[in-house]
Amino acid sequence: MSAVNQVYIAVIGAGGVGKCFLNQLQGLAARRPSPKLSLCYISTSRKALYNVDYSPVSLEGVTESLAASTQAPPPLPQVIDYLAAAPAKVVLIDNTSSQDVADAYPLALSRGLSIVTPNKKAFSGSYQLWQNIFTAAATSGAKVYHESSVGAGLPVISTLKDLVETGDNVTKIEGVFSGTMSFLFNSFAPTEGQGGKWSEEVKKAKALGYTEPDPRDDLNGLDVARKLTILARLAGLPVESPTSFPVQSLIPKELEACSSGDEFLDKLPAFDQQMEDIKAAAEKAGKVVRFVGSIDVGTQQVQVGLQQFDRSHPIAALKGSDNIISFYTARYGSNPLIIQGAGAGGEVTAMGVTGDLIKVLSQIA
Ligand SMILES: NC(=O)C1=CN([C@@H]2O[C@H](COP(=O)(O)OP(=O)(O)OC[C@H]3O[C@@H](n4cnc5c(N)ncnc54)[C@H](OP(=O)(O)O)[C@@H]3O)[C@@H](O)[C@H]2O)C=CC1
Ligand SMILES: N[C@@H](CC=O)C(=O)O
Ligand code: NA
Repeated sequence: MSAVNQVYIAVIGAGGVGKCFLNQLQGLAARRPSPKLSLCYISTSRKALYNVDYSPVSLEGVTESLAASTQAPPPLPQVIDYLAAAPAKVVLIDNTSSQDVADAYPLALSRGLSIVTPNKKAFSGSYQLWQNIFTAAATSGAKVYHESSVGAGLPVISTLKDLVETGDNVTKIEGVFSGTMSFLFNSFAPTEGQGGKWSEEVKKAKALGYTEPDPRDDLNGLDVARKLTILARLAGLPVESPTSFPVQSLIPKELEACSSGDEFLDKLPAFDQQMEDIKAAAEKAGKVVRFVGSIDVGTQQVQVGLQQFDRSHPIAALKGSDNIISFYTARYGSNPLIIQGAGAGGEVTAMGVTGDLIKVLSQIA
């Protein structure tokens, strides 16, 4: 029989976002005595911590315990079997950027496990995977939330869902959707002053935890394309994949064959001039260059790439890793609903994950 006052939490991924999430989970568990939150599984790609009898893994010092663990993660179907047999409801938190983990969501959901994740791969993979995920959730009643897959902790997905579900007509979504790209252009091509070297700013963005595990996934435009795929699908467009519309890559042609992110970062300084030329062309027109995306719902057009902006434009004036996302709808008319704030970083991303967990708990516990 299922215990009513307990929910098990399973966490896959303990990197930049995962570690912040674990801290936030510890705080949440301490603040909310009911339901009792117990960590029953945690893993990275090489280490795991769990007990076959589901006795809780202590949240105190958990990342250190995980690093010292000699348990290897079992194959995903086995992990799902273990979690589905738990004596209470389970929420699986995927803090990886793994396609393999994302591909296992339909199975996990069909076995009754709810899912919370900042991982974009499941929702921006094939349209078939998207359908399988939401069909599995609807059939089993398990929940799936992914607020941090767009705009980190900013309330982008919840806002779009509210607009659509309350019957507004969303006509266009546009803005800056990448914390990395925002940080890079705000510091490399600021509205005032000189700006830093492109390759050095890329290394800083990685060190600050803004980039994807491999920063080429940001620079090739695919991270923004994934976010637009997710938003377009939520707005009702059956976008097949993040490569089914025009996406501008900032990877120099000469570095497309690099075999690792580290090799790419080592070689990037030799190609700084390419970005300097793009910056100079905008300056010549009295403007600055920024990396933006847009979804025109009526014409079903999705685009990702560089655009020049007047220095006074709100997109040009962003700071740090800020995203700015404008929703044009029938109700809001010509003054769009605008969401702005940090769009990358461990704490703000984990906040979106923890917030989603709280929503799931209110529905399953
Ligand atoms: N960083 C940010 O600002 C934001 C990140 N996100 C998303 O959050 C997710 C996590 O990002 P971040 O924390 O920065 O990434 P990191 O690279 O710092 O961490 C990824 C973690 O996932 C683990 N992992 C990877 N593959 C697997 C696997 N197959 N099985 C088990 N564990 C695995 C890694 O383990 P190991 O080290 O052993 O490989 C590592 O612990 C990504 O999907 C990213 O797109 C979303 C919004 C903002
Ligand atoms: N690499 C991404 C992280 C959040 O999705 C970004 O820079 O926006
Ligand atoms: Na968000």
